[in-house]
Amino acid sequence: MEKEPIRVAYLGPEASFTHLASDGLFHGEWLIPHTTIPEAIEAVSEGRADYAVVPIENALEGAVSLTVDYLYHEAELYIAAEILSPIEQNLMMHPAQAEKWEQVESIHSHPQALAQCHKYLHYRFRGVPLIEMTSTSGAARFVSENPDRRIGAIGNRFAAEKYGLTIVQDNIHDFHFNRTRFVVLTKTEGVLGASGGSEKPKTTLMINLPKDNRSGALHQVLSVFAWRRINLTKIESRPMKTGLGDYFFIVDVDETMAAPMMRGALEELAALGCVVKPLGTYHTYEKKPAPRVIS
Ligand SMILES: O=C(O)C(=O)Cc1ccccc1
Repeated sequence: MEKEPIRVAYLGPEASFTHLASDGLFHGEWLIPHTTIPEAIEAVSEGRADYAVVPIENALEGAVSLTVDYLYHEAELYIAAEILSPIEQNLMMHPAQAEKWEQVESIHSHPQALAQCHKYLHYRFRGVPLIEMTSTSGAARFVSENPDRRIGAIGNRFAAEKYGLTIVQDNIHDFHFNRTRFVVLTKTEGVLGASGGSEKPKTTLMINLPKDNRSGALHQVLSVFAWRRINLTKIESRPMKTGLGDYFFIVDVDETMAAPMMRGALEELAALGCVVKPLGTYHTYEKKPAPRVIS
């Protein structure tokens, strides 16, 4: 009997950066575009997809707060893998408008893409309205559907190809080292065992400090890991949305959940009065977009 394809919900439409990342890890599986990050995440929560791939952090712009907050407040999902992809941004227009690109009337893209090109846009297109869209490929599709408007989109070269646009300025992101982390989310905890991942998996935890606001609480949490020589690769705070000054912490730990040291660390965190939500142990996959047109 033929194997059922894996259903992968991603932030679309086709040729988004998330699509390229998903195609890198799940090539040949059933990739299902969704209009927004919450819609892709909900597809997994509601059993319409096995995995969701969504951006979670960019090297220039930091956290994709919609993803982080949705994981904390709304969804009961786990991270099964992460994908790291290089990001190149280009300004693209309809071929009918491309010659007059310097007189572009508005520029459309995902807020993270606009932010990654902030300096370029400030110096080259000061005063030109920047319009936020749900994704870079959504912006490219919108430009292609409006050939009589002198508007531009910012996105990757596959989106230019897919939607028949002309790249009028390439590599416009402000810093050379532009990479995005995407997470692969699932309903049940478990490491995605695909080949080509990092040798050592890591673990993400969401941590609430004790409610009594005692001084040095964060220091105590960090020392739980420090004296066990457990390496933290990231720590970030996000508002709890219950009042100014209330935060939760997202911590990436260079260890697996099953490691004996981790078990001890989690017990000590509980004894300190912290509430910990483990988001899973997973491998990292470094995926460059394939040098072909995606269909
Ligand atoms: O809009 C897209 O194409 C996305 O997949 C989100 C995004 C935007 C900017 C950089 C990386 C991912």
